[in-house]
Amino acid sequence: MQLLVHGGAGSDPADPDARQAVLEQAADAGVERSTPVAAVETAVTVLESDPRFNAGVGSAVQSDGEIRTDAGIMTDDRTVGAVCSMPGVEHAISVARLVMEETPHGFVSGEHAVALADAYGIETDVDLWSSRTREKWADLEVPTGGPKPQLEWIRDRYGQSDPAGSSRNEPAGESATSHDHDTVGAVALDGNALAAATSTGGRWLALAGRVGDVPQVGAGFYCSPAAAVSATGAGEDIARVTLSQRTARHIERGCDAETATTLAIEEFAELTGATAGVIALDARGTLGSAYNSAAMQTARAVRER
Ligand SMILES: NC(=O)C[C@H](N)C(=O)O
Repeated sequence: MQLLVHGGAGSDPADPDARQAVLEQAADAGVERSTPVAAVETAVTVLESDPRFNAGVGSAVQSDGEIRTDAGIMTDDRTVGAVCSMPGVEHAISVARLVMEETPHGFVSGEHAVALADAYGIETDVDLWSSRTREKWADLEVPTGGPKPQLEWIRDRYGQSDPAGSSRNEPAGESATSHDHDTVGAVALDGNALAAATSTGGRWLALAGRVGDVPQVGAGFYCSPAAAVSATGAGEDIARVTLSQRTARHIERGCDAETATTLAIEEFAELTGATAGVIALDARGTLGSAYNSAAMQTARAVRER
């Protein structure tokens, strides 16, 4: 089994060593599992439980003061499961897997996804706030009163910076943008079987109900017989260029994973002017990762059988 995980594309993190240690733990936990789909799920659940990352506990807060989680998972036979907008769900990736394996659907949203999780014994009603997110939310002073005043407030702020806070125009301020980039993902290969998974709390300064790239197949995650891919970064931009599928396509056309990720990020940057990162593992076992943000941490684990 070979597994590669990422902890989000963005600015240079304040605590890279501590984050790297958690990424290594996630990779080590995942690689012990017996199938690629279990491997990516396990690795992602470790990261969802760590408040340093913007997934599960420690996720971004939406404009109405609610945290909602999204995730997607896929295997090389193009079986897919995705979930979005789930309050109180730490392990969004496990709910995505549940959708993939237990329902005839590919994507379930909101309160119904939470009810499904609950019905299958996945913990709900979890407190997803961390001390960091509490402080940050307290500093923001988002207006109450529903979507219109909130939209007015976020319109000038959202998208002014990349998910990390390095500005495209004017930075929205450190408190508004830092730690916005810590979406997590994993790709795994065992023999010929591949799987990909991505999980997030979305982005700060987003309107309540906003859903980014992460649970959209081909955008935040993708898997084909040729490659498994997980993406991170500016979600609206990732979705409109289907970054993960684009990366897999380069591999399907003969590129190795390193060339494919580099090409896909170059195209992404040219088409959108935004920042993102992507990791890939191809069916031959070659790895690739590329990003045009300041940083993206990854960790790899291999276990011979
Ligand atoms: N930090 C991220 O990667 C955010 C995620 N791509 C989203 O837009 O929801």
